[in-house]
Amino acid sequence: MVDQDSSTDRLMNSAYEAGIIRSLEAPLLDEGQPLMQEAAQAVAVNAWLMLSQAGLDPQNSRIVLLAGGGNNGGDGLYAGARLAAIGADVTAVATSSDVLDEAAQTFVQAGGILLALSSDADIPSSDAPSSPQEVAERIDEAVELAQAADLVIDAMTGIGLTGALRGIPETLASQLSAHMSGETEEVNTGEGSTAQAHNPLILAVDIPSGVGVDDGSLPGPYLPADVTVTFGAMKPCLLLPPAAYACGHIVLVDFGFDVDEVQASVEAMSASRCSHLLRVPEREDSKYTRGVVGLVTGSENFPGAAVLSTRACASCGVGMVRYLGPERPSEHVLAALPEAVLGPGRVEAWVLGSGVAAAGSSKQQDSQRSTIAQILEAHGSWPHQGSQAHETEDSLPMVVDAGALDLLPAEGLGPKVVLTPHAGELAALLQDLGEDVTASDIAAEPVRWATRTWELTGATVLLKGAITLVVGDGQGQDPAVYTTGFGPAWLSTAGSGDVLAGLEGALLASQSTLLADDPRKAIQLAAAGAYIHAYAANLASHSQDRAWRQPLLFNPDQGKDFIEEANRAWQAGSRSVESMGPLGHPIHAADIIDQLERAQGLLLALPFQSDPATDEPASADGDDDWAAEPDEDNMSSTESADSSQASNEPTHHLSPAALVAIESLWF
Ligand SMILES: NC(=O)C1=CN([C@@H]2O[C@H](COP(=O)(O)OP(=O)(O)OC[C@H]3O[C@@H](n4cnc5c(N)ncnc54)[C@H](O)[C@@H]3O)[C@@H](O)[C@H]2O)[C@@H](O)CC1
Ligand SMILES: Nc1ncnc2c1ncn2[C@@H]1O[C@H](COP(=O)(O)OP(=O)(O)O)[C@@H](O)[C@H]1O
Ligand SMILES: [K+]
Repeated sequence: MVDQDSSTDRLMNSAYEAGIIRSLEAPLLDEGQPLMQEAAQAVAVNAWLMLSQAGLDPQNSRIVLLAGGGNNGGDGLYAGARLAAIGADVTAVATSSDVLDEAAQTFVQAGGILLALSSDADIPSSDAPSSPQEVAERIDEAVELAQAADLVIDAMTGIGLTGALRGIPETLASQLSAHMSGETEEVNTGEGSTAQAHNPLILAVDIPSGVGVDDGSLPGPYLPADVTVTFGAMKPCLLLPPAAYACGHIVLVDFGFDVDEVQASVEAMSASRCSHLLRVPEREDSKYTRGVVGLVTGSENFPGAAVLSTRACASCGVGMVRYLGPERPSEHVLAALPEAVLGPGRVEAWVLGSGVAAAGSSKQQDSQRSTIAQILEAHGSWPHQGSQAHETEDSLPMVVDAGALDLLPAEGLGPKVVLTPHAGELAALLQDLGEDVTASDIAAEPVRWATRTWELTGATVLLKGAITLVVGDGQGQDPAVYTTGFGPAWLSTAGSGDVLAGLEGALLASQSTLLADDPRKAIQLAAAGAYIHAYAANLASHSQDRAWRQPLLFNPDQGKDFIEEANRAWQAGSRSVESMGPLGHPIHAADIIDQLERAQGLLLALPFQSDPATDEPASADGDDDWAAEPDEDNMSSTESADSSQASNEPTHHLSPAALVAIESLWF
């Protein structure tokens, strides 16, 4: 289970709120570890790599550093000093009235130029602007400089940010991001990638300035990054949508934080976490002990949803699939899945509502809703007298989707009830529960609203999106939050949610014993379901596009290994950092089902792919590798992962001279 995480896995996939990050830093600072210098070194190395990979010569490139008044600005100035010292042309724009004195002195001594923007600035080697007009002129000058730069290093605010950006940082972020999104439109409508060269690359120091650090919201202007170099541990905004979409590729600088005893506030589902959640049948198992899923999905109006949900369910390791529905969908189910059993009987978990129209819908009311209502009322036990009811005091695990969501009883739900709405369905549910919220409010603050739903219902809430969120019971009073963004955008296709519901039901049924022991495991199983769904879509679409990627771990001792890794990772499926990896091809919902079994096989093979005795991040790193090579049918050894790496090997832009220069940054 997730508790068996290696410490590397935990570091890469667990995010901690700003206050916790500070408490993790404190003992290291007390011991005299030079964290700011380590941060600056990592920023400088990654800046150098970004420029090199974009085909630019870092020593002849123009870098603009946006430096705020806190430690984030300090990191940036020391990084700027390192880059200036090896010949880059670095201008630092001071975005607040003061900057860390020593960092600024070091920067100027290394040959950097400092430009003060604030009228009350007290900045070494730079006069404050003397009039409001001069302030405006300098802001314009800074924006122009940044727009024309090869690389902008955003060190305005880090985890010390409170609320939306204000003042000069707000102006810079809004002007620069507007400029960049304008350019992007041009690229989309025009030919090829030449127009992209006009946009500077953006490296965010610790976090993109302006994003909600602890809740992943975007409370105001922010500067979206190509690469975010973050320090010590992941912060929630690096995992949670919508902020996570603004972070680009994440590089996590390992300071050696001791996170073993610390509670994360957000966790990303990973391949290795997922592989531990799959139940493998044992000798003494029978089809009944492996779990029976009952599905009340599809309807006269949407018979296809019945087929998709039952087929997906049957592909995910259950003993039996039982379908309940009217004649037309039942016939389709049997035709597509001869092993399905029709009609009521004993089940270990339910899937309710996919492809069933909700009450307000213009579609004719369907009979499935009364079946669902009865099951929900009976907490999942089949309520008809004389049926082979599987009586239990406790409610059965169930997936409540689409047209079943508005039938939920107002109370009495527990973590084994997994709701699977998209933003529109969640808005309708929350409105029924008395909240004044729209689908776009939910898209803007998904974790807030998924958490609210958990508070109001007690259920586990899986909110679908490019990054899917799962919120449910945690260890104490606080909820546990999991994210999965492993899928390509091709996954957003009709019926894809029906596939997810079926596979979620299979995981709940096959792990019903585990859930009986600890219902809180439902949240991990739900997140694992979303991961498998996304992974199958990767395999089906041959795509390297991902809504979210695990961070690249930066360890100062790694040297050239890190260069290799960054070159490979930043080219794979990147929508930024110059080049774009293979996007694959469109898929439809049944294609996802066709890859579900293989996806699970690859996950189950994972523990055998690296030496379990070591703490190597191989399993976690491997996530993308084996998905990147879906044509390779040899899944039994690490060979396929290795060959996929070789085939993705980017052309190197690093000349021998550049390698010498980067070594001087490193050591
Ligand atoms: N604490 C440590 O030991 C380490 C911290 N590091 C860096 O330190 C950062 C945290 O430093 P600080 O606590 O100084 O905080 P920050 O530097 O993140 O932010 C404080 C600055 O942002 C400004 N600010 C805050 N909210 C604002 C808003 N809404 N609009 C405009 N400006 C705003 C403040 O006026 C101040 O100038 C981390 O993110 C990381 O980059 C690294 O150096 C590694 C070690
Ligand atoms: N932009 C996206 N990138 C990747 N996955 C997405 C994106 N948008 C939606 N998804 C995923 O696609 C699926 C769509 O489900 P849903 O909206 O229920 O579709 P349907 O009702 O047609 O089955 C969900 O699993 C969701 O997480
Ligand atoms: K920043």
